[in-house]
Amino acid sequence: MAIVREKGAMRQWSRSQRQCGQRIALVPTMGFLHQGHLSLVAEARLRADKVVVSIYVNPGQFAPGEDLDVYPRDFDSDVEKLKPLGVDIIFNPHDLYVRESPEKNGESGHETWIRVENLEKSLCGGSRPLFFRGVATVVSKLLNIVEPDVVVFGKKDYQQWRVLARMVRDLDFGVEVIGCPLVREADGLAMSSRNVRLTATERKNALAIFHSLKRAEELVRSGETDSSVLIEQAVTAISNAGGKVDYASIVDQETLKSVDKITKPSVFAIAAWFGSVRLLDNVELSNN
Ligand SMILES: Nc1ncnc2c1ncn2[C@@H]1O[C@H](COP(=O)(O)OP(=O)(O)OP(=O)(O)O)[C@@H](O)[C@H]1O
Ligand SMILES: CC(C)(CO)[C@@H](O)C(=O)[O-]
Ligand code: BAL
Repeated sequence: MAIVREKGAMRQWSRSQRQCGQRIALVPTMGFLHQGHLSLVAEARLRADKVVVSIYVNPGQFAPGEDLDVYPRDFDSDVEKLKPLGVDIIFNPHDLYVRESPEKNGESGHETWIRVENLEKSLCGGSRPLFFRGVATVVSKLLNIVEPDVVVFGKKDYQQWRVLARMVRDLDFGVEVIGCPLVREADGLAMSSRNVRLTATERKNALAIFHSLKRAEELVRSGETDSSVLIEQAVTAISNAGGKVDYASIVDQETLKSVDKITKPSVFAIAAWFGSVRLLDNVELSNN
């Protein structure tokens, strides 16, 4: 397993592999790896001959005042976790943007951004209006540098996966986009790098998100189709546990538009704050 820090070297490696007929998978991450990330690597391994994992905390997707500075990082431990998994390259770029701070447009700096105009608006786009602009742009850069045949994302960040799949389709990137199942802790909390920033009490209280999604699944199974009933029970449960709901929405799986009645494949997506940590979770719902 090699660590590549320069985009020129990364591109050169990829091109030489492709010339030898090797199929390449890319798993983009921001590091501080957990089993959720490792499940994406396992999927990538099945789908390609060579696996590249990128580790890059992208300043361009954090707004001023968000948690860029305190985002958890532990590169050495990430390397140890990836070693036994058959990863070929860790791409940890130091020169991804022309300037150090892509969020600051400048004459000689970075000023090109990708928008996925409709899909980026709902859910996380409500409270993080420039988030998907940053994500779509950095993922485009990674795809252009690594030139993978397949790129793997997790459905924990459900909207992100849909936004990026749309971008790849609309802009004719020659890459297959895979969405992998959400991986949970033993007690049900969605795995997330940010979980480490929860206090013990917040960590316990945050389970209200998972429990309310499970409850919604049960209600749908027993015949409930009214979104507002499911949303209300979730908001109440999370608020009672001390959480602050950013959004709790039931949306169409493809368009991410709100659905009043669960009559087609939908996803119940929640973002909620526990202390200073914003957590995401979701379940796919279907009344069949
Ligand atoms: N629990 C999980 N199950 C499946 N995939 C996951 C999980 N957590 C993260 N991923 C996926 O890993 C990739 C990299 O995500 P990222 O590095 O931001 O980790 P993260 O745990 O989502 O961190 P955070 O949400 O705290 O930023 C994304 O495609 C994301 O959806
Ligand atoms: C896709 C991604 C690596 C882009 O920075 C990030 O948003 C993430 O880790 O989910
Ligand atoms: N996985 C989501 C990345 C972010 O919140 O910036």
